[in-house]
Order: sequence, then C-alpha cells, then structure tokens
Amino acid sequence: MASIKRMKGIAVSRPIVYGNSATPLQAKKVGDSDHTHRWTISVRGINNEDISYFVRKVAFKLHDTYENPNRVIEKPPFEVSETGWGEFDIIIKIHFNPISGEKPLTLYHHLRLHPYEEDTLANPWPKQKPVTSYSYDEIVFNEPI
Ligand SMILES: O=C(Nc1ccc(C(=O)N2CC(c3nccs3)C2)s1)[C@@H]1CCCN1
Repeated sequence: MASIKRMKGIAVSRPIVYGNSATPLQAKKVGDSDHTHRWTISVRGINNEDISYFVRKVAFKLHDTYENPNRVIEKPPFEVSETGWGEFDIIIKIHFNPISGEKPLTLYHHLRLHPYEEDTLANPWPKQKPVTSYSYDEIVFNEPI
C-alpha cells in the first residue's frame, strides 16, 4: 500500500485576504425597498493570485433573513454579492483541496456598509465611493505533501 510521504518539519504559508466592499444603492431595490447598499463578501489571494490550487470551496453563512443563507462557492471568484440595509457577522468556512489534508478554516467578518465616523467628520464620504473592510491572514500548511 503506497503511503503518502509528508515533508517532515516543513511548513508552507499562503496569504489570503477576506472581507467586503459596499456601495449605496442608487435606486430603491424593487421588492426590498428598505435595502440601502449592495455589498460583496470575498476570499482572495494577494494581488488576486489564484488560490483555487489549494482552496476547494468557500462557504459564506449570511444572516438567516437572507434566502439560502448558506452560500457555497465552488470555484473562483470566491465571493457573494447581495443587497441589504445593515451590518452583521458573516461566517466564512474555507475548504481546502483534499491533497493538503488540512481541515476547513472558519473565519468571521463583520460586514461594513458605512465609513468610520472619523472619516466623515473631516470630509464627507463621496456618495459612490465604495466602503471596504478587509483582513489579511496566512494559512499555514504543516508538513505539506
Ligand atoms: O443590521 C443588522 N442585521 C441585519 C440582518 C440582515 C440585514 C439585511 O440587510 N437584510 C436582511 C436581508 C433581506 N431582507 C429581506 C429579504 S433579504 C437584507 S441587516 C444588525 C441589527 C443592528 C445592527 N446590525
């Protein structure tokens, strides 16, 4: 029975960026008139490097008031775009390609629709300028195959 040889004592780290951008809706959304913003939550590589060689799929758990709140994205871009009216926590579960042997990684992101208060005191936020909130993380694969 062939055994898989792991590279003992070797660790490989891969950087990722996760978070959201948001812009105000120009016109009220038909049917969901209380929605004020369109936003996109995403998991990406640095400089948009392709991460599909080690990421198999990404599950985004939205607030339960969204239809099908569990959004599973099986190929890049690993992102979900929606409209809404408020900020809430999104659970991100990154599933790796089986070869890496890594168990899934769970991350948490607080959706941001509005600029920080201090940004708007000094100078008002331009209406259509996206508000962004991203975090950087490094995934460490110990003793990769
Ligand atoms: O905002 C917040 N929670 C939110 C949960 C869901 C939100 C949202 O935006 N939406 C639900 C979705 C739909 N409604 C109808 C059809 S889909 C659009 S907001 C909290 C409350 C205080 C501070 N933050």
